[in-house]
Amino acid sequence: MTPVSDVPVRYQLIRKDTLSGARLGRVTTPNGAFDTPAFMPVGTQGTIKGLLPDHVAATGSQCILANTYHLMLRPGEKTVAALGDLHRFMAWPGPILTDSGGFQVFSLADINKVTDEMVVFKSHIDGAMVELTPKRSIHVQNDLGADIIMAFDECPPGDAPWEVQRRAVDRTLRWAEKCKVAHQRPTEQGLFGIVQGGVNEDLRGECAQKLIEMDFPGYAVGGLAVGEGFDAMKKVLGFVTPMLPENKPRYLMGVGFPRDIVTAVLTGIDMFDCTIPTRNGRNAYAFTAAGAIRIRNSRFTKDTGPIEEGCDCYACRTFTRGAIRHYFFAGEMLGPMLVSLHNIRFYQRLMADLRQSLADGTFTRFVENDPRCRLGPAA
Ligand SMILES: Cc1cccc2c(=O)nc(N)[nH]c12
Ligand SMILES: [Zn+2]
Repeated sequence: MTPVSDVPVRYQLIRKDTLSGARLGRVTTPNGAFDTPAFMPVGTQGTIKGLLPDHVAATGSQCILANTYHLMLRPGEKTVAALGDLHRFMAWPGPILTDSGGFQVFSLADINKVTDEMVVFKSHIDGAMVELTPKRSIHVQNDLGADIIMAFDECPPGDAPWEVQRRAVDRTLRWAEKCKVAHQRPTEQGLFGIVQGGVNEDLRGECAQKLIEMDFPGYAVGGLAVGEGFDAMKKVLGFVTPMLPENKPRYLMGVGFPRDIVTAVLTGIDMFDCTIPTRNGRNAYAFTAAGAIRIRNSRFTKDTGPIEEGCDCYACRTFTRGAIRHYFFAGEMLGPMLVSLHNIRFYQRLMADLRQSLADGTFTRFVENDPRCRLGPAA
């Protein structure tokens, strides 16, 4: 067992729900702690798009994300390191997590291929061919300086056949070993393993088991939220999450709508990241307990109310729906900024209420009664 002092990221289980796998916890990292279940806003290129760090903190966000793929291409990890590290670069003194880069290649780089050794892709910025290996991914994350870093994995599309998932699990396991060896700052940055295997219970079980034997400080469930569908995601989580160590953080990558998050919390997931609140905010879609509203809709032209009655965020305390609608039509930055801010606060208010219900033993009743727990993709 690794001595506790050498493990930079630790999980404290505070309370287990009696009727489900849900749990209340706290993750401590070298740059601060965060309460779980936690939602982590995504700051892809070193900024939560359109939001000032103080405003992000005011939403209740405690841990945020940045992406290795984007930052290694621009401005480069050595530049970020020369500027102090990600905490200084993003003006975020609290916990930061970076993804490992392979996943973003497949959603961003037009030319790309994966071999048993690496991912090769054409930079979406300058067209240069780039090689990303497990070792390079970890060294980039070591230079960026996040508190939690992710192993380099292969994530096939949700509908990939068993043989493709089999090869991805083999690569992901081999690469996980390489990441552990390459990690240059294991007492300062917690390296999480990522479970792959698609919707195949046999592959998921083998991948989880072998990663657990490698003794990572935390574990992520990858390969979901990639087109497999809600029912398939729920099924996979039902058998994978309970396999992951109870005394370590469990992170579901790239998820999701409030309904997805609540479903995953029920199985025992602690950490979430997703671009939905900020991406939808930039597209004028605002979350409300009654469902998403499109602020550009003409019915809001002279609406003097806040985005959502009862919301305590800066946008709802300060601006009318009519003014925010105008900002979108006028192409003003303030429109996307305000709705993104509201959406992040919407997510963090839900997470805080989920944590409170876990603390006072009313979680399953809360999930059954609160309409926010049923919010999925706009019907
Ligand atoms: C960001 C994200 C979303 C969804 C899935 C994944 C995944 O499987 N692996 C990585 N590294 N990242 C992911
Ligand atoms: Zn609001």
